[in-house]
Parts: sequence; structure tokens; C-alpha cells
Amino acid sequence: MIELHALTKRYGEKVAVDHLTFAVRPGMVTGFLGPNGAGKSTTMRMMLGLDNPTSGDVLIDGRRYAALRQPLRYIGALLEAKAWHGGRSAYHHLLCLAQSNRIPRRRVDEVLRVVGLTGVARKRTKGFSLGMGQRLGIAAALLGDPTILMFDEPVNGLDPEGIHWIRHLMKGLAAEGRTVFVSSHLMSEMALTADHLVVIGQGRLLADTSMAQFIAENSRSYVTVRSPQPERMLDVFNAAGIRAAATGDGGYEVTGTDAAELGELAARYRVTLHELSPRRASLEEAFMRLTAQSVEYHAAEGGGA
Ligand SMILES: Nc1ncnc2c1ncn2[C@@H]1O[C@H](COP(=O)(O)OP(=O)(O)OP(=O)(O)O)[C@@H](O)[C@H]1O
Repeated sequence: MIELHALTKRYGEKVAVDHLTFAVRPGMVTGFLGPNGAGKSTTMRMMLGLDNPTSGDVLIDGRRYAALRQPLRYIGALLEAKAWHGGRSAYHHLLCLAQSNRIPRRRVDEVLRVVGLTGVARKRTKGFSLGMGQRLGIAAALLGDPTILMFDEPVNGLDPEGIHWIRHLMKGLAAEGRTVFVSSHLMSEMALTADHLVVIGQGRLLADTSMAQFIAENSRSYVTVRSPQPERMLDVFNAAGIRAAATGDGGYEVTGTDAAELGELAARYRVTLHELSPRRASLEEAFMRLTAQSVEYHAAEGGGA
């Protein structure tokens, strides 16, 4: 369990993390979501004792990071890819880490097997692909057999096979009862992996909710309709107690019914339709709505030079 209490980090005038209070619980994958610059990496660095909070604190199983006697046994983290000495072999890299943290040598072979690097364990890491690098980073995170695992944007730059593997691994670790905390700026990725969701924007907490609840509240379905006889169409819908909202481009968004019912109504009253499309608001859209106020740099929309 990780607990944050009013965690705050300032860089001069800039408030990177602003009074964050939430808990990351064991036995599930918690997704940590926010647009670029939201403060995710800064928060994770403070959780690992790599940065000092300006105020507030983080407790790892009830204790500050600095008070943990063998921190790798409590918390393992994958922060950024390729943060190791390229001249060493994967085996040697992990062995050095194990020895300096009083972790038994047999764990090196175990974690190499878990991440699928046994076959290349004696090769220099300099020639590793991004995917192999991520696997080695994850092996290092698993070395101390920690109860808490933290991954910062672990699927960035990976191919579909690598992404699938990491997803599966994170779920497996959570199923073993571990606390798994993973950051991302992609809602669609989190929807496939996370059981719980913490969303931040400009350092502030925007949501702390179960994934199921977030999906139920945000994956609204509706039908887009278009007709050259809009008034007649709206009269027919109104008479049937169906609500339609203009989309501003000549179309209408209809909720509370489905495309089949609307098509049959239109046919019965001889209303011509030019479009009848069932739609589902994506979770990505819901995430963008939630964080819209907190995005640092908006791209100019539709503007010419
Ligand atoms: N060492 C630093 N000095 C000054 N400002 C910093 C420093 N580190 C981070 N920041 C600022 O704090 C804010 C949060 O940055 P952070 O890297 O934590 O965000 P993030 O959510 O991880 O973003 P990204 O998805 O882009 O990695 C940003 O505005 C960033 O510019």
C-alpha cells in the first residue's frame, strides 16, 4: 500500500505536484493518468525517495521510503528505459544490483526467466532493443521480490507483442496480491490494464475511481442522425418522446434509443434520413474532457497561419 498525504512539489514558482492525497491498494493494477507535464513522474520520484517533497508525505506500507531497511524488497520500479551500463551483460547488471542490495544470487536467474531474457543473459546490453531494455528494467524491478511495483509509461515505444506481454505481467503481479502502480497518458491503454484509476492534471487530483465506474459513467452511447427534413424528423421524434440535440453541423445526437428504433420510426412516417450511425463516446474523449482545463499547451484548433 502506498499512501500520499497532501504531497506537494514546487520548482520555484511552478507547482508540479499540488496537495495530492490518495492511496494505491494491493491486489490490483492502479493506473496513474494525466496529460504531459501533469506531474506523474515527479510524483513517482517522490514515492521512491528520489525527490524530496516541498510539503506533505508518502508512506510505503506505513513508513517513509528513507526508513525502509531494504527498499528493493518493498518497492521495485521501472522509471526510464536504458538506465544502465551498456558494456555489461544483463546477468552481470542484475548480479551487481542483487549483491549491493543483499539479494540472493538465485533471484537473478529467476527474474531473467520471468522476463524471458535467459537466452541473451550473457550478451552485452548495448545491443538490446527497446523491448529487451524494458524487460531488463522490469527484471531489475522484480529482483527484490517487492510487494509494490511501479512502472512509469512502460509501454512507450514497444511493439504490440511487447505491450501485450507487459499488460499480462502487470495483471499477474496484481493477482499475486501485489500493489501495481502504472503511469500512462493513454486512457485506452489503461482501460485494458487497470482496475483502479487515479487521474491528475497540473499536479492536482481530478479523479480517484474504479475503472468499472469510470467506464459506466463515461462510455455513453448515442446515435447520430441527419435528414434533409430536420423539422419533420424532430416532430416525429418528439411525438415518440425521443430527445435529439443539434450537433451544430446539421446533424443530431439522439440518446435513450437505438438506431433500429429510429430507422423504423423514420420509415413509418416517411422521413428521409441521410445518416443513421450508432456511436459510443470513447474513454479517451472522457479523459480529454476531464483534463481539458489542465492541459498546459493547447494546440490551436483549426486555425490557419
Ligand atoms: N527539475 C525540474 N525543474 C523544474 N521544473 C520541473 C522539473 N521537473 C519537472 N518539472 C515541471 O513539473 C511539471 C510536471 O512534470 P512531470 O515530468 O512530473 O510530468 P509528467 O506528468 O510525468 O509528464 P510527462 O508525461 O510529459 O512525462 C512540468 O511542468 C515540468 O516542466
